[in-house]
Amino acid sequence: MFENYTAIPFVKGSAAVLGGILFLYVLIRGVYLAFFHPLSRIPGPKLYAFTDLPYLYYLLRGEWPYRHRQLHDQYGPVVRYTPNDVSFTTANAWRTIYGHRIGASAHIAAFPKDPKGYRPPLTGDPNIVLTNDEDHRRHRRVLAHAFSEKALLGQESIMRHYVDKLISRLGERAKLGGSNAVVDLARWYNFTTFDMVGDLSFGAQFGCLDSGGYHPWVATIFDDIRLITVDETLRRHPLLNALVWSLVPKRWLASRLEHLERSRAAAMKRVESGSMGREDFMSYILRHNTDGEDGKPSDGPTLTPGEIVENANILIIAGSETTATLLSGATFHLLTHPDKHGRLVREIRGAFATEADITVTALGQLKYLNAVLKEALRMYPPIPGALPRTVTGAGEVIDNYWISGGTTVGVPHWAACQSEFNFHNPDEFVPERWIADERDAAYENDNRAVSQPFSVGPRNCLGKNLAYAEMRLILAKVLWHFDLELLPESRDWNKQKIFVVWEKGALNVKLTRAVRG
Ligand code: HEM
Repeated sequence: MFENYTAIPFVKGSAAVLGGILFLYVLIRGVYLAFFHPLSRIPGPKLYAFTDLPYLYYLLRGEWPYRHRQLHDQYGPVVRYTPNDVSFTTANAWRTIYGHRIGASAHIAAFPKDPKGYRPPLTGDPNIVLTNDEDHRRHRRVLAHAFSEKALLGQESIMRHYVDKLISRLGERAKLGGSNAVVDLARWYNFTTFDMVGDLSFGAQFGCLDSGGYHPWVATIFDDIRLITVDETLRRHPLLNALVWSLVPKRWLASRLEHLERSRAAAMKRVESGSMGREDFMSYILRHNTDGEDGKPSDGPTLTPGEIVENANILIIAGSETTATLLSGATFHLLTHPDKHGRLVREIRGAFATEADITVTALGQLKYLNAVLKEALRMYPPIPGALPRTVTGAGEVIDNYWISGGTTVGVPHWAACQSEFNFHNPDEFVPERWIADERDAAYENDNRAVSQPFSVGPRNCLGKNLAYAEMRLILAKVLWHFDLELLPESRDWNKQKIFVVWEKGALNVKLTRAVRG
């Protein structure tokens, strides 16, 4: 007992010494990082070069893209925002970081995805987004068949089925009138794109539009997305594991596993039923997996059953929240700019004699509709942050700065598109800036190549054409059928938190059936 008492001052003293050593280590390391590290000449606040804690603070609060924009506004197009992360807001950086690069004598691979920013697949089987570059080529070649021009034409009937259902459900609400004609359009867009992509990926029926609510499976996806920022924090600071997980709602973790199980079951069921003569994603994937003689695996690249499950899982997430987000943003900006809204309505209602004439191909020709979508992608990109990549080899010059090998680099899409260095009146919704023969001279020098919402290079969005087709069809049909009015409670709708994707609140809109002359 006495021995224990005499040990206390010694233990206290040792703890103080250890604490002191740790403090000195952190201080010396921080000073080195901020003032002597190879990246120390890159603009940015010294505190952010000292430690990544300010970045993680804003990230976990859902405010990082806003802070990131402020830093670029203050320091210019190149900013070091943690000891090892540098971001760029130029068109040249998009090409250097994400594009195919041609070296002096040979092709150089694009920078690989940074493992800090991407969590490994839960099943252990790789998917197209998370796999390494070599396997990625195989995944992309198999999946590309499902996104070809031919496939898109075949998928139009599935798309139209869900868009018609959306219009019919909204029509029921409009008919009721009064407060019943007020709907949260952000939710209805989500119902539509989830139903659509669930059917296209698995032949699964989520039934969101029928029930007017989220299928439990879809609800798990939102929880899963919410975990992405937590995951990143832990990959940066594994020692915080126990603390952070104790703060995270247990429901989020359960949801992740549930989502995985549901995807696995649905994908396997769909695989077992074969090509089925349907024109969904899976029919293309399966056809090209077994197009050898007698139904044997093809000589070309193929995917394992585990990889098919993982990819179906990814397609649901990549292909639903993104398009619904953009449609919500476009609708919000149109309804807060009545002149732009009016012009688009006139274009759509004037272009077609009957609803049956509204096809994906015809919509591709509508000048103002396409300018509205581009401007909405600039103002409210579904993936607002930077997609992180790692600089390979000894390093690389990007935008005249030497960036050493191992540094994480990226272009934060929203910050780049809201920058006065790139766009005149960056906070203003001006679709005309995308129309060459209509824009004011002041917009002539806009750096339009900086807006790359689908990314560029070998790992850019595979679903871009499908996304445009969906977005044009849904927005055009909604505006063809209904007059829309934004309710006062949604006037600040775009002031949202961002946890990798925007945390969309209710976009309350009053619907009235359009009267055609
Ligand atoms: C407005 C809608 C969309 C936007 C803004 C968007 C954006 C993106 C971006 C930025 C990436 C690159 C991700 C990275 O580098 O990690 C990506 C990848 C991808 N997207 Fe989209 N996306 C949209 C819609 C869709 C749709 C509808 C689908 C399919 C149903 C889809 C399927 C994919 C796939 C498969 C990849 C991975 C491509 C690869 O790694 O080779 N996306 N998307």
